[in-house]
Amino acid sequence: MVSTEVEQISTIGLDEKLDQKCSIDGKKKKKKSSSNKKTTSPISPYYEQVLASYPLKLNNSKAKGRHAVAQCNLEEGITLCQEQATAFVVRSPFIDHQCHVCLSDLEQKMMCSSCNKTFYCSENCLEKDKGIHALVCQPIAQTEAIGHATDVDADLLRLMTILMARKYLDTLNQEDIKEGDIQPTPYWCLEDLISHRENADPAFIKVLTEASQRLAMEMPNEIQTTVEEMVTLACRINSNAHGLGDNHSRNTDVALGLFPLGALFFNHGCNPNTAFIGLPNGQLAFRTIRPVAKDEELVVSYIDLYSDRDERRQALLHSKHFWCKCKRCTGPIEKSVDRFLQGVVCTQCKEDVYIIQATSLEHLSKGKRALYMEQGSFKCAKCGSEIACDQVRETLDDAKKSYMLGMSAIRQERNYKQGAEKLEQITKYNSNKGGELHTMNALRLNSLIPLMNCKRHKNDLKSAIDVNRSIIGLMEQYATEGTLPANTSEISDFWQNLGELCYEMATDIKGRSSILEKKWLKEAKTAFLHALKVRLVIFGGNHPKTKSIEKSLARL
Ligand SMILES: C[S@@+](CC[C@H](N)C(=O)[O-])C[C@H]1O[C@@H](n2cnc3c(N)ncnc32)[C@H](O)[C@@H]1O
Repeated sequence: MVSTEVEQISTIGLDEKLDQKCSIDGKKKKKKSSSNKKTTSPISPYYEQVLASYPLKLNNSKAKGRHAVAQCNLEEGITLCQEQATAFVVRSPFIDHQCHVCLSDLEQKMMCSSCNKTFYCSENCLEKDKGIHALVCQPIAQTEAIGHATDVDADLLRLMTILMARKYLDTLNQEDIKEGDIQPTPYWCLEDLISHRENADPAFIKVLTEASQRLAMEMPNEIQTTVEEMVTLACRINSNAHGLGDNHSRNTDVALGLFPLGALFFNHGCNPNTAFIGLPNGQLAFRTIRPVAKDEELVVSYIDLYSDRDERRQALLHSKHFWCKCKRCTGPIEKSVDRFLQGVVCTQCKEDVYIIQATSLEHLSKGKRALYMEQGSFKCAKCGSEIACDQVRETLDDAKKSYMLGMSAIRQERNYKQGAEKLEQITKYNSNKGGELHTMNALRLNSLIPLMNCKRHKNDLKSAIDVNRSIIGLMEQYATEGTLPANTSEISDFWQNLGELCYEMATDIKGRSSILEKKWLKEAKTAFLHALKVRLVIFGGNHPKTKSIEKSLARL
């Protein structure tokens, strides 16, 4: 899961930023990156100019397309790039919760009474939006009805409309790059983005075409364009848009924005060295989450890191329309952490798991998986002993069944006791038929998270704390044994959650045992300090996610 929460703007001067970024220690020299050698076409000077103050270099190679590499050795927690969205929309469920210009909470709502769909927090924001809103008010008033009639997401139609108005306004206002404030990335950069239109579902293109025709009829002449261009724009949005959170980072997905610079130069990697974080007013920042060597490619993850190779590739194929060729997805599975994520422990040596090869693009795109296609036997990655494929499948299928039963008890029946029982079976899964799930099997992590919530629901704080510790332990195991990142938003969330749980324990025990109260307060402090350490790397010191931990520590 990638985090896109909003933070307070960090206003470090550009020169100061560069100084901070390049670590003085040049000892960790790495081999020259091969990406430099395969350069194809040059990058537009605009991009070089607008990103000149950041410690990255822009490349274009056959193998990686456009991408960014570190200009020098970088420490973790360095801002690589900060961008103002070309445009963003507040998503429908939050439409009257956040300001459509600055994303702050709406205490007093100022609504456009013509479209009834645009909300501002202040006269100032309304004023800022006047030029663009005059062009989009009428089509925006119709996006919900058009979306409903054609089965196209109304938020997508709103974002398309605003982007088309942005395109028109950009043509009137062709200024050079301004010093100081970060300006929205101009519309023309968006036209450089991959659309993957050719890979989109034809049925989607059909409904999109119909929706675009209807939307075009509502548009003023200034922003009219061809239906073809509108469809391609929608595909570009689907392949490249980012979620944004509110300004306090309570909700993670209140808005959807287009950030062409980020989308053009940060490729995806399933073992990233960079994370993107949302900032206020529709900005996005890219920050290193571990040390990066000079010339190393800077990659972010678009998806959940803790799912197996087939699942990640399928998610990327489905949502972003590409076949992942990152290092983690192309390395031999028998040496990768990926074997553990769908791992069943070897019944002979008990030290490794049976190797299930990754599924090919051809099969995965048809919904087939190697796990179910293999006949014969699977081999242990360590001792080479074999087991019938059916036995491994049975172990995994039984565990999946318990997971589904647990989740349906929670979601459909709100039966947390039964849900917890089913999920606990997986966390301790040891089948007498085929084998045992590996500790790092993704199903275990996926079960521990709802299990912790069940315990919390039942007010069983002590068990919730134990499960929360197991989750952190597991994520740290992925980092140490599987070399996945140790600084992730998820890990910091679980440290924060652990701090809150321990604080609740201390509050509960208050007045009954001062020794126990002190013990739980101490544990809460330790957990919050861990959360703070990780948040400082990912979000930096000014982000509300970091400030919220400081507040929790001050309360102790
Ligand atoms: C946001 S763009 C990144 C910039 C891209 N390299 C370019 O030249 O436009 C994302 C696209 O880059 C390609 N891409 C990024 N990461 C990839 C990966 N790990 N494996 C294969 N293709 C990738 C895919 O085509 C994807 O749709």
